[in-house]
Amino acid sequence: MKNQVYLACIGTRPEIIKMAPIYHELKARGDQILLVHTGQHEAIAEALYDFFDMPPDINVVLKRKSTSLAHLTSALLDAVDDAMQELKPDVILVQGDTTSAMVGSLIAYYYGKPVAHVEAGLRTHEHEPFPEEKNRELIGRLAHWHFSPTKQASNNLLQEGIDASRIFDVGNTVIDAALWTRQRIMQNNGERSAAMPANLQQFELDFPDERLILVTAHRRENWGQPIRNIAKAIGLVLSQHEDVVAVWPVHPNPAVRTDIEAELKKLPLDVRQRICLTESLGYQTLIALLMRCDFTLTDSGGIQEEASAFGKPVLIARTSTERQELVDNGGALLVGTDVANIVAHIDLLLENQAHYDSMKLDKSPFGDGNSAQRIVDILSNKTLLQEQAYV
Ligand SMILES: CC(=O)N[C@@H]1[C@@H](OP(=O)(O)OP(=O)(O)OC[C@H]2O[C@@H](n3ccc(=O)[nH]c3=O)[C@H](O)[C@@H]2O)O[C@H](CO)[C@@H](O)[C@@H]1O
Repeated sequence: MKNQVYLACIGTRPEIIKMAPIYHELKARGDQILLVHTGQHEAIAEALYDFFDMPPDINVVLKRKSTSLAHLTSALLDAVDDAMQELKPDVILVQGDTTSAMVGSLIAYYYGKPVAHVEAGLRTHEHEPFPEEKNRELIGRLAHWHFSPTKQASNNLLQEGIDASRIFDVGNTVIDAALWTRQRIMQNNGERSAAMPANLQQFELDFPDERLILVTAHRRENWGQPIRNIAKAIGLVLSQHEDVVAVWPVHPNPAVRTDIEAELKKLPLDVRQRICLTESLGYQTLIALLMRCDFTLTDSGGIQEEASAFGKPVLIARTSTERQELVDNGGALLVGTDVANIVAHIDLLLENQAHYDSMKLDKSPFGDGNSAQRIVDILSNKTLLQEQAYV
């Protein structure tokens, strides 16, 4: 019986991080895994492929005529179609909820090839995040294997009528990636330091022992005033607590940086100096910061998951989340983007040790670091059955 050829269709930072453990698990077992990078993220993607040692077999260079989603979708349909014809895979792997994942699933369907959806079943049941929520639903209709990270995600799929035999509660591969990266940092801290931006290196020297808040905010729904509110809240907190510093890796979108800087420049110099705004960070630097920080204020999905693996409390700068498990387990609080509310929640974490301890989880609800192994075990068994159905 011929070996399956897998094709992962990925294009953004979280997809690369969350696909890496599966890529290496398949390789370790001697399976053939090919990669098409759709080009949805450009600059930050290349460094990640290097870090995870997973060179794409096809690198799509997107010629963006506009920022229109329809244009992105049509460009990706053409590009992934070409990749399918060239690489002739048997199984398509997609991750999450991006346009790349949605297009990869649709093309696979057109070619009659089965789709394995990694991180299946996340839902807000709202219009937001746009267009990710609908991408998730569409991929859910097209996928053959649904690798859900939690019971709640599995239940979402069951409620949409997906057959239980196709849903596998395997945990989230982001925990595999985060624990693997922590190990790599512990074995070679020099590599991590070399990869850090100069201003962050200096900041670490200037503030080695202060309590540290890791801040990130990039979601479209938070652009503009909400991000300014987050910056204002951080400024207020640091004005009240001289032993607290913040590191804020800023999303590549220039409008986001302008808004943050507009707020931070209003602060007195001694407070402003305790906030390190950096460019978007390499993965191991980000993980090292998560290991070092006291807690994180973030609207990122991946960072919520990773923080839970390191027992770090999370304040979520959103009003709803598709990762409610962490809130239910007590590891995170939805604090929105109102200045006073954020300040009150940060103060509580800084001043009330019992509250802080209650938000430190021993165990992540998102996985134990063995998700890729489970996924590949399942694919290895089921792909044999699938050959009958699809070939
Ligand atoms: C609209 C929206 O909300 N979309 C979501 C968003 O996913 P997210 O919220 O998880 O995305 P981010 O926060 O960008 O990435 C997280 C990963 O990046 C690492 N990281 C972060 C900062 C840094 O400086 N260096 C890093 O290495 C970090 O540790 C983590 O693993 O975008 C995806 C498509 O882009 C969507 O599919 C997903 O719905």
